Amino acid sequence: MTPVKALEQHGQAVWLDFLARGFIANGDLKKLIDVDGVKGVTSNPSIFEKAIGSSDEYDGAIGSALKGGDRPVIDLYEALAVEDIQHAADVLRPVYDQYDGNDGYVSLEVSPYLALDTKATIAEAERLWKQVDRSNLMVKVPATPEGIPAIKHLISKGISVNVTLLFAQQAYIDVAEAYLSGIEAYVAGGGNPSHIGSVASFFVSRIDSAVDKQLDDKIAKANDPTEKERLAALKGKVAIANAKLAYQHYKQLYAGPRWDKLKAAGAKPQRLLWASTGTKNKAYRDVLYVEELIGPNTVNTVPPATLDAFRDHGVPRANSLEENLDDAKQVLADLEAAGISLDEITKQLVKEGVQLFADAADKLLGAVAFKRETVLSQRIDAQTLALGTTLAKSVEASTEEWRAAGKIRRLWEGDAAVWSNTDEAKWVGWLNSAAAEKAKLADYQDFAQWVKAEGFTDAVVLGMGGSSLGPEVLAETFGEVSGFPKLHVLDSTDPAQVRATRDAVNLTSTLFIVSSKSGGTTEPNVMKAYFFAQVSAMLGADKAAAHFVAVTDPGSSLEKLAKQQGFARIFHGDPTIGGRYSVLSPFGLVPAAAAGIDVAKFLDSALAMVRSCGADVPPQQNPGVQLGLALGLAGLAGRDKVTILSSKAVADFGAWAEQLIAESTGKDGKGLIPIDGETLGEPAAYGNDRFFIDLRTEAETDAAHDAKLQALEQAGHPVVRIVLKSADQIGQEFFRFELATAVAGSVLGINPFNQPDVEAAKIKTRELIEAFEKAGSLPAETPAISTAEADLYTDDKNAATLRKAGADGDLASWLKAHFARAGAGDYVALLAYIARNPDHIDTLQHIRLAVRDRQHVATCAEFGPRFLHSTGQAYKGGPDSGVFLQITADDAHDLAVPEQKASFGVIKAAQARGDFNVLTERRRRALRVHLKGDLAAGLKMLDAAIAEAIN
Ligand SMILES: O=P(O)(O)OC[C@H]1O[C@](O)(CO)[C@@H](O)[C@@H]1O
Ligand SMILES: O=C[C@H](O)[C@H](O)COP(=O)(O)O
Repeated sequence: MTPVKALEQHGQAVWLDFLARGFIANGDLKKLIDVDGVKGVTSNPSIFEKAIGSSDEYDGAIGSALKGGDRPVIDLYEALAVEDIQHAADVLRPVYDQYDGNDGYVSLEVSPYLALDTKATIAEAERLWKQVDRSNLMVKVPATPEGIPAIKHLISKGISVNVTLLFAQQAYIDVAEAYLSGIEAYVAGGGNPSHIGSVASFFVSRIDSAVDKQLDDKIAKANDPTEKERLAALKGKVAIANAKLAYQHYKQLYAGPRWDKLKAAGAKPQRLLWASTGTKNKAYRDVLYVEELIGPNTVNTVPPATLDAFRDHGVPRANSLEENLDDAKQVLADLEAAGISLDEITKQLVKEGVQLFADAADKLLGAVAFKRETVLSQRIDAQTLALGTTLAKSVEASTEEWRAAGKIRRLWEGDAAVWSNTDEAKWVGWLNSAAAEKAKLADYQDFAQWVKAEGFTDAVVLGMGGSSLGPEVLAETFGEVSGFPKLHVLDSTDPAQVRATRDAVNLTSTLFIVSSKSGGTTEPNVMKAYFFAQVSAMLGADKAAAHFVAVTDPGSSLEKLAKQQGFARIFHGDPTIGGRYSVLSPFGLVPAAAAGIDVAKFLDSALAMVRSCGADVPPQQNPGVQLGLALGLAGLAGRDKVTILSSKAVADFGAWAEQLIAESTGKDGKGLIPIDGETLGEPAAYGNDRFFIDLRTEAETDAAHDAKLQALEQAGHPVVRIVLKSADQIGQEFFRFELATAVAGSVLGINPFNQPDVEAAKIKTRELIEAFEKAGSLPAETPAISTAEADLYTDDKNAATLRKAGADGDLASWLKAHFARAGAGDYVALLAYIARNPDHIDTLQHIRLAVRDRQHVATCAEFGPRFLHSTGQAYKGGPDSGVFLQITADDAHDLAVPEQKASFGVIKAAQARGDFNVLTERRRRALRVHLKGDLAAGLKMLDAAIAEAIN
């Protein structure tokens, strides 16, 4: 008989503190049962980390699991763990039967992330109990203050529990009380408790490690040799003394009338299990925590090395647990007298224990996440970060801070403290929207079939910001799908642009998708009024409604109107999702379905990134967190111009990302300024305020572009490269950027879900329109100068500053003084309230690139009112580094809005003025040039004047 097996005769069961797939499969566990009389198995997150995370033993299983479809990282891990636990339970089942359910158990720990949450612990334990579905399972629950009520509850439901992370005698007494009252409740409910098994895992070696450390400190400080000796005599003694006294409590707790009653009802005592019995200090005997803790009705769970050592040279002593109890008490008294509080140490050990297991779980999930990404590499867009040493170091430090504080899980829970601790919790619906919409796939498919059957040739989205930019990316990226209408987007009040859209479609066969979350946004309402009237004029009012669908949040004024007018369909958005985070909700998916995009495929692809960025993927492996930390930290370090370079196949992505980044982060004088559409230049063109994100598809190789990017990286600019497997995977980028923006918002310390300064401009615009409705004209304004070609406007403060800097009677002098105000770290933004068409885009591009190359500042080229619902927030509320040139013009042909005085042209003018007023109110550097007469000629003149001004 081996010394291990001999422990049986002393009433002690030996369990194995270890588990691994191959170890069970190749019969090693069975051998230990047969040879050494091993009667149980315990696992914990560190054990699974070693088994799954630090070996390749499970790679095949992970690969096969993913063949059936992608799965969240936590599910992948749990499936493996549950299988291992089931296999071990099956090998131990004969022991369980032989000992009438007193032994033969295998333990699986609830997630350490839940250790401080009673309700979540209960739910998880119940779920695991069901999933493993073995009578000889014990669910491990920690003895934290929150864990103890969960233990009582679980026992009362007939679930076998292994209580872990027990260090203090008082905690043990509390746990025994939870067990006894749990059993009482179970019996009171008519249950027979004989099938309930439980152990209280009292940790040993960790106590000595902690106590010895404090003793060593005191020994080093003590001068008196006897004092040193007295302290040294306590080393390696406290843990055993503590365990011995706990055992005395056990004997009392499971004797007497209360226990006799339960015993008579069939209950088994909750045995003390000595855990953490591998010797950590090499100076001690390697079987110390086995030899000294032998006693009847106890369990010792040992790691394989300790088991081998005991088999080799362990010397069992009957009831060693009850030897020298007075000495044990004296050891604890001496410790107290030495000024070391065991109470404090054990409290600390519980906290550390939770953290250590959470650390192990992070490592484990990180490893599984990595394996998942490897298996799915063909389906997940790649991201590489080249950040330079300093930024990389701060990202690394923040990554660790995020990990240790569990911030990615808190973010997914919508914990407002991750951000500014205001109303963020109300705005995190986007995290789950792709999954939620997938459940509604049939609706989208049905809608797509209807659109097809109706034979629409065109579909036009009427919306702003989040309601238009996502659909625009989809239209541009996916192009036309045969059998479905061509998707257009209109997000303007510019009369020429509205007219251009009207002329681009066949009105009698066009589907209009009126999109507005709030339903109260001016632009979609007037655009809808216009097109509804147009279609009504051609088909009659009763038939027109059949060409309109609404996408809006429940209860909005748009919904009411759509109902009243009998729109063909009304789709509801989720009010917990803000506009710019809404593309993976009906605001993106309804236009997608209408355009014949395969919504199922699109969502599946997006969901792969949702999983990659999941709450269960630790920050280091989480691409959204990595991008977000890099963005946020770069921003704090002054690299706040997020320059987005998107290849041809995904060219429009930046227009969407721009809104997300600017409107989310640009507020309270902080934030990131997205720079979209600036052609890639030589390093000399850029200041050191840049952060580059390059997106392209795998098929689009461009050596010249890559070389330029490489040069930027070498010049010290952070460069993030994202390579999409194909443009179809654009859905992944929506989610990656959403998560990254939320993370960056946390780093910047702002609320990434509000847009306070946009609201301010809207109010000013509304006042101006009201004034127009009353007076028939907008309030008069006086130009700073007026020439035949243009008028210049600004507020008194800007005018005074510019005059001081040399602005006088001609346009060029004003422009010169104005652009000269843009220095290092600033950006120049052209805000043009004109039609967004290829010619105008070209002109603005020409101007911005000239400014960039001449002044080495970042530039933005934006069209109003579109940008008001996008980057406009950051321009007004973000860092005061913008130099703004607003461009307005006479409208050659205005367009009336049905049933109101203010025409499209008037609304646009009011919007420009409202925006300008807020800019100047915020003391921003802003100048407005109003072009007179022919617009093309005016723009040409402006281009030339700016060229002159900056040269
Ligand atoms: O969908 P809605 O409510 O019309 O809003 C459109 C856009 O306006 C904004 O609220 C800003 O003005 C954006 O955040 C939003 O995407
Ligand atoms: O139940 C077992 C415990 O989790 C294990 O014994 C802890 O041991 P350690 O202190 O060596 O990590």
